[in-house]
Amino acid sequence: MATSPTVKLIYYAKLSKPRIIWLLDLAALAGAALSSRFLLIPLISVLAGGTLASGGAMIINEGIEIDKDKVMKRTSKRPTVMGYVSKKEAILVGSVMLALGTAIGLIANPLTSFFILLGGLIYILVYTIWLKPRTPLNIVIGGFAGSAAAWAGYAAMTDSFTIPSLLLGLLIFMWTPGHFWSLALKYKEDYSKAGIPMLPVLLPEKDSAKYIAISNALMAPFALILYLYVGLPYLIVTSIMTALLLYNSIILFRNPTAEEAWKSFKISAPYLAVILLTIIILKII
Ligand code: HEM
Ligand SMILES: CC(C)=CCC/C(C)=C/CC/C(C)=C/COP(=O)(O)OP(=O)(O)O
Repeated sequence: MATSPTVKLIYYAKLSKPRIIWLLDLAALAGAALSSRFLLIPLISVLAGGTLASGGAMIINEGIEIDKDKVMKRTSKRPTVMGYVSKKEAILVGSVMLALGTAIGLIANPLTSFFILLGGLIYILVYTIWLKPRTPLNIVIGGFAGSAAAWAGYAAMTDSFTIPSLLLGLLIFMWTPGHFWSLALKYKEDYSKAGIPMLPVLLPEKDSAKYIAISNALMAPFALILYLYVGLPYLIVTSIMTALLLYNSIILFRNPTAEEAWKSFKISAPYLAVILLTIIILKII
């Protein structure tokens, strides 16, 4: 029986991983705010284009990884795995969304469009196809996909790529390993079954927890340095948030269990969200 367009749309909405996209959009907003400029149409275009492109990239990823998603408990209920959206259809629809999002970015300027496309291509070509099945460093390089969202936001306001923009992107790049390895530590059996060489699959739990703590500690200076462009209130908020994150990382290091890793993962998005929101609020007022 043919699926109605409305139901199909719901499947694609699910596949676009909205639970993740909101933070990518916040990264683009923070990039825009960091520029201290406000241009409404370019801002709308980078948010609309970036959302479409990252949603499309996620859908392509799920089309490509349909066989792996089947094996992992966490991803086994996705519309692709359930047969509601085929591999070919997911890759086609995702590609159209990525292309459309990139085109919408042109309304701001070509540099914005370039960063939107860059984020999508790093995620699909570099992370999903090339690195993810091959090396435990997959998300260390793949992390640049998220950086591109911040760079697109800054470029939309300034048509440029300067030190503050670079630093915000590097913060997201440095935040990603701690964010993801803590999830991968909890789901290491899943990744092992799917034959994906995530760091926590290859290392004993204690070592994975150590690397999560180290990567969070290495991220700290990249969060703090942005006070040069945002001011003292930002430094105060970020110091408190980073101290909490590092405290949690020490607990994980001392007690490297899946439960502690999950707590570390669940803290990662709110940590970055508070930092990005602080930049946005302080640069707007
Ligand atoms: C290549 C880099 C990244 C990888 C491999 C990764 C991986 C993941 C995975 C596997 C999940 C769980 C998704 C699910 O079970 O449905 C997740 C959740 C999430 N990711 Fe990432 N992520 C990456 C980068 C990012 C970036 C750059 C952002 C935003 C700036 C982000 C924001 C989120 C958010 C908000 C969630 C939901 C968190 C929650 O449920 O508490 N991720 N990520
Ligand atoms: C500007 C722009 C378009 C940026 C795009 C950035 C982007 C799409 C980042 C994706 C990050 C992410 C959640 C990866 C999870 O993939 P996974 O395959 O490891 O997750 P899964 O196992 O849940 O499928």
